[in-house]
This record gives sequence, structure tokens and C-alpha cells, in this order.
Amino acid sequence: MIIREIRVTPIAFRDPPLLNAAGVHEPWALRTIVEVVTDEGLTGLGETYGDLGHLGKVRECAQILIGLDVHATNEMYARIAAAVGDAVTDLHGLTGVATKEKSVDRVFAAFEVACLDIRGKAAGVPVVDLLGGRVRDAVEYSAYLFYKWAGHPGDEPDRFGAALDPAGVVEQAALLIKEYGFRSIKLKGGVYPPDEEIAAINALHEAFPGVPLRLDPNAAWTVATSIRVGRELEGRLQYLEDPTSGIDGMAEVAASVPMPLATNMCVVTPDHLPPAIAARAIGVLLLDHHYWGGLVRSSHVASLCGTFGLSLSMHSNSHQGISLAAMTHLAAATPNLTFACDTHTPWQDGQDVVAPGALRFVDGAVPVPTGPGLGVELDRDALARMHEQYERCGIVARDDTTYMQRFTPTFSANRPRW
Ligand SMILES: O=C([O-])[C@@H](O)[C@@H](O)[C@H](O)[C@@H](O)C(=O)[O-]
Ligand SMILES: [Mg+2]
Repeated sequence: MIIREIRVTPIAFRDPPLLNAAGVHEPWALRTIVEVVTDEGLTGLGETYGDLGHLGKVRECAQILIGLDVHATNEMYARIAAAVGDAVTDLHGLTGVATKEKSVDRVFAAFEVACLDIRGKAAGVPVVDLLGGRVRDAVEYSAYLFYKWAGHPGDEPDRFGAALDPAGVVEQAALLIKEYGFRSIKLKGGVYPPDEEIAAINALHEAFPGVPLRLDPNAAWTVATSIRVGRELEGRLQYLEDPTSGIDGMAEVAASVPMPLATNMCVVTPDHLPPAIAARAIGVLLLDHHYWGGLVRSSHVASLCGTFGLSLSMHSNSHQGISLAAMTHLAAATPNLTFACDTHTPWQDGQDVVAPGALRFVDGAVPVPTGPGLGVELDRDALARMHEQYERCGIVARDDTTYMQRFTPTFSANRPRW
């Protein structure tokens, strides 16, 4: 199964004004779709970030993988590592430190997923079977709430409406739960002073008794603030995600709050694991195959976490169905991934390069696709349309901060903010 062609297509799709510690989502989110084609005519799909620096590296690497067998992922990794070199392409700051190792893992992941898609298609089995087989038939996701404006400035309000206070947050949760059946809730914080976010969590707790809650301020707080908030939220949170930055800061907080701390920011490459484990900085790691080097490497990290008593959840960024399929196969094959995963799917509101049918939510969970490979097909018309949107939208890299500063010139993304 020799790779004969790789097509790399950047796309853009509508994104609502979701607020976070770095600013606010721009009207268009970017992704890159990778199609790997073999000499036998099989095509595998991968999906990754769309920022220009990263896209450039993905394009460059697509050239040097031609001629390799789809099983030769070690050789693929070595070639990609050599090509990516010292480039650091991960700049939005919400997925922790950017390092050259992480850039390599980010580029490699999209090709690895596409090769697994091909291998599954060739063997007539779903990707979950290549990862050890399913331990669950459906993967649970959480309602991922965001503070948000009613619409992008100058546009009509979108159908989700504003969520700028506890009542708005509860209303948003009710909508997502009604439409998707989610059974746990994550609130993206780091937007308002901590007391307002505590009030939002308390309002969610009252409105949805018994539903597990999480809060993620993306390291917007000092150690002292994190400890105060953690203590005030005793009995309210399943876990507190990245209250403060760095392994040392997280360890200090972890020692003084009643709930486990989770991260997708202070442990983002394998070399962060030993110091984080030694310092007892985290109880939960949010895996993300897009930056942990694909599905197989993520599985290895999951096993290591099991060995050291860390629990697992899954992180997401604005994404399409190829990513959702890959995340679902990985989570379905990972016994110790027991927390509901994050997904931005509701915010994409039906815009997808994946043809409808293979992916759906049932009671907040996605049944593992059963078709060979990832089990999803590309909708070529949607791909062409979203590529055209990419060409026209004028955005080449995610920049929540500059977009926010257009409307609030004094906004600063410096953290800790509180
Ligand atoms: O989409 C967002 O604004 C999120 O804040 C995202 O960028 C983060 O990476 C993420 O979901 C997180 O859990 O930190
Ligand atoms: Mg997070």
C-alpha cells in the first residue's frame, strides 16, 4: 500500500463569537483536510489545524511521504521530524507551550490518521479495531459551554444567542442538552472575574442537579486565585481544568483544592509527563491526538497514564467530522478514558466535510462508526465550498486576541489575569 498522492485542502467554516481567555473566536474557523491516496486506489482521511505556518509544514511533508508504505509510520515520523525542524507553529496559546516536538506531533498526526483509515479500509475493519478493539460501543461527549456574544459584531444574532451571565450559560446548556442529550457539562472560563464564573457553575449545579460539571479558565488565574476558587467550588466540579499555568503552579493548586486538576496546557508532550507525575500536578490528562502525535501515540500515552494513576479525558478545538470520527475511535479503544470527551461539534452547527449518516449523537454519545477505517466519507461538494470560503474569508491563522481588540482595544490576553 504505497502512497501515490496526498491532497491537502485548507477550509473555513462559520464559527460563533465564543469567548475565552485569549479573546473571542473569529467569524471563520480554519482546518486542513488531508487525503492520502495509495497505489491500490484507497483513500484515507485526516484533519488538522488550518493556521498558515502549520499548513505550510503539512504541505511540505505531504511531498516527502510519497512512495512510503502506509504501514511505515516510524519512517514517516522521522521524515516529518527532519522537515519540520525547529519550526514552532502552534501560536494561539490555549493548548500550552509550543515546542518543536509538539509541531512534529501536530503535523504527523493528520497523516497517521489517514494511514490508519486506509489500513482499516484495506482490512475491512474500523480503526478502533486497529487500536486494540472497542471497550465501549459509544463515546460520551460533554456539553461544551462558552460565554458568547449574541452574534459577531455587525451580524444578526446567531441561533445560540448571548451567554454573558449565569442565566445565559444555563440557557445555553439547556439548548445543547436538548439537541444532543449531553450528560456532563464543561464551561470555558477565564473570561470574567472568577466570582462571576463561580456563580455560573453554581447556577448550572442548581439547574442540572447531579450532572457532572467542569470549569476551564485556560490558566487565567494565579495560584492563590485558583486555590480560592477551587475551595469555593468544593462539591461542584468533577474536575478543574488548567486553573493556572505550569506544572509547578498546578502542583501547588492541586495540593490545596478538593477536586482533581485536569490539563491540556501544562502536559502537552511526553517529556512533560515525568515532572507532572512527580509533582502530583494533575489528576486528569486531556488527550488530543491532533497534538499528541496521532492515535497510536495517544494510545501509548493513555497506557502510561494508567500506570501512573492519571485519569483521562479528551480535549478539542473547532473541528469537523473527520476529527470527531478519529476522536471517537481512539476513545472507544482506550479503557481508562472514562470522562466524557470535549467536542466543539455543536458550534459547527451542521457544517461538515463529512457526508451525513456515519456520525450522530445519541444521549450525548457518538456510536462508534462501524464502516471500515474511520467509517466516514468526504462530502466533496462541502469540501469545495469550504475551501472557497477559506480563499475568501481573509483569515490565515487563528487570532482570538486581535479580533477581540477590534471591539475592546484595551483587552489583554496576558495571563494570569486574576
Ligand atoms: O475553542 C476555544 O476557544 C477553546 O478555548 C480551545 O481553544 C481550547 O484549546 C480548549 O478547548 C481547552 O480546553 O483549553
Ligand atoms: Mg482546556
